[in-house]
Amino acid sequence: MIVEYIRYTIAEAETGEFEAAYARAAESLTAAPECVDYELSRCAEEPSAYILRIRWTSTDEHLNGFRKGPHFAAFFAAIRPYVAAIEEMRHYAVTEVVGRGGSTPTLYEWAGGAPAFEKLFTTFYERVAKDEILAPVFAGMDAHHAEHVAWWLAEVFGGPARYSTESGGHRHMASKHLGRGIGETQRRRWVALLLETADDVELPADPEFRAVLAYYLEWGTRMAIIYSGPNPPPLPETPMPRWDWGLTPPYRG
Ligand code: HEM
Repeated sequence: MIVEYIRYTIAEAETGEFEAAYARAAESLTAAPECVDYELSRCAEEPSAYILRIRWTSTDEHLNGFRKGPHFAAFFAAIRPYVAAIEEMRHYAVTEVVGRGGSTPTLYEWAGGAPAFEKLFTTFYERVAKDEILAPVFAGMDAHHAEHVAWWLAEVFGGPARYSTESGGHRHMASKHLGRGIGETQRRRWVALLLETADDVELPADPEFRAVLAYYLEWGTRMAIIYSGPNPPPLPETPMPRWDWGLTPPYRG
């Protein structure tokens, strides 16, 4: 992924037509498979200054895919009158300094922080030990298992990085599933029992939070099946996954 910034200075009298031209050009961006997303911003302090930010799948796909592809002609026809007004047009690679601000609580905070995750998994694994389908799978479970899974989910949901720093991170978690031959029956029971436990320990019940929880559990348990199966992929060297609210932040009517 690469970010292209195009800065323009547009005379006051032309700003209306400029924005209308970009609204037309945007149809080509929407249709282009090389374009991830785009946004045109106007400077609040200096209204003649505009910045178009386009995220492309790669620089090469922008220059050799989009520019030589079927959508470029219509795009360029719309914005051609403004080419001379371009101050800068360059590609930027995103650094590791990326984050979210505090305007919306993290899933971790919304759930109730560390105590909520501890209670969820302590209660869950007490039930696992009595469950006819799951008990055999966890028969040789590490004494700290519930605590470690609590750290894992807390971190995935935006909490402190305890699993990464104290428990081996993504690679270690995946490795713990290797060779366990987890099947669909066990996976389903794991998800169902965890959601039932979430009700009983009174995790937030709002649909926004529960949708993300269910989304993560479906995703995570499929990974458990893949890594525990006969042909697991290489262990992940990537950072731990991070989940967020997505399209539905918490409802605070
Ligand atoms: C979202 C889904 C899942 C998450 C987040 C998860 C998380 C984890 C974590 C963090 C560990 C390593 C704990 C440590 O570092 O000590 C682990 C181990 C393990 N997981 Fe999962 N897991 C998931 C799904 C499953 C499923 C569906 C099963 C089986 C039904 C399963 C069975 C196991 C077993 C048997 C171990 C090793 C336990 C031990 O020896 O301590 N996991 N899991």
